Amino acid sequence: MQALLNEILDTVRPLIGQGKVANYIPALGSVPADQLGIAVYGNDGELYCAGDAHTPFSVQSISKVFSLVQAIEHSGEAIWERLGHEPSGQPFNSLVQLEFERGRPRNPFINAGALVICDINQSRFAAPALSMRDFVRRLSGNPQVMVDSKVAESEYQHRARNAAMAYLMQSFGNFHNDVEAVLRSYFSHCALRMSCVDLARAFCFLANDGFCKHSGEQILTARQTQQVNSIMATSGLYDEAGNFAYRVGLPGKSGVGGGIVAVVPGRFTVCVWSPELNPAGNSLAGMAALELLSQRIGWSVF
Ligand SMILES: NC(=O)CC[C@H](N)C(=O)O
Repeated sequence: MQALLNEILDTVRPLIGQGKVANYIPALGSVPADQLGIAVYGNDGELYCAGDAHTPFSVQSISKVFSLVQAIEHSGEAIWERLGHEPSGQPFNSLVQLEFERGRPRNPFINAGALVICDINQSRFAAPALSMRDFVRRLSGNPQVMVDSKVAESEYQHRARNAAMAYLMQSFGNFHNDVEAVLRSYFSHCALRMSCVDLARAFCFLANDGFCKHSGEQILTARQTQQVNSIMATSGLYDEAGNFAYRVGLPGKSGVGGGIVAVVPGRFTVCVWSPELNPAGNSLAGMAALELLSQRIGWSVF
């Protein structure tokens, strides 16, 4: 496995230069583009890494999985009264569908859906940003996981689109808390800094019927775990979920920080990171690395 990871990084490294680091959040635009890392974490606790696997980066939309899991933990099936679990076929920050569908987001992994999930969590937690930080510290087994306040503030200053979505949902009665407060929570989740190793460990319960071995917690039931994985498989990469299923064939979740996490149910979690994105907002070299890995090991669930 170790040799394979090194070989895969060498193969995809020439792709660096073909994508674009996200700069619509100014604080993200300054991240050096030539970084590349991968970590594979097995259900037995074995860890393989290569490249910049220990360097923390901005998790961005990968945090949408953690918020969803928190919401399922305390509210269960009731959350689906507020949003769906259908793929959107639209970019992650699209507004058009949201108006057509009367303020009910298609799924929890596009921004509108994640904002509704954050609104649900806001009603439940006294300090949602801290609850989230502590949750991911437990899941990753890393007490040093921090929120990058510069990134969170930069996102808040450039919140127009996300704010538009939230206020539109409020106008349809699908938003219950103060919009600005929920936006603050959402941006603080997105601005969590974690490495490939942290994320591979934090997602391992999704490969293990909902049980996180290193924290000793049953995070979700086996059935709920399958359901979260199914939403990742159909919506985790926005309007590129089909391409990801075709090329990689695993439940996955990406973020504009350049990270992608994939789950091999019953066996492994993988996280790759390369900051340059393709036009859909997914890591360009990261997709290629996961495709090679899945192909070489025969990991597709399909
Ligand atoms: N796709 C992403 O990673 C987007 C997250 C980003 N914080 C946003 O709200 O636009």
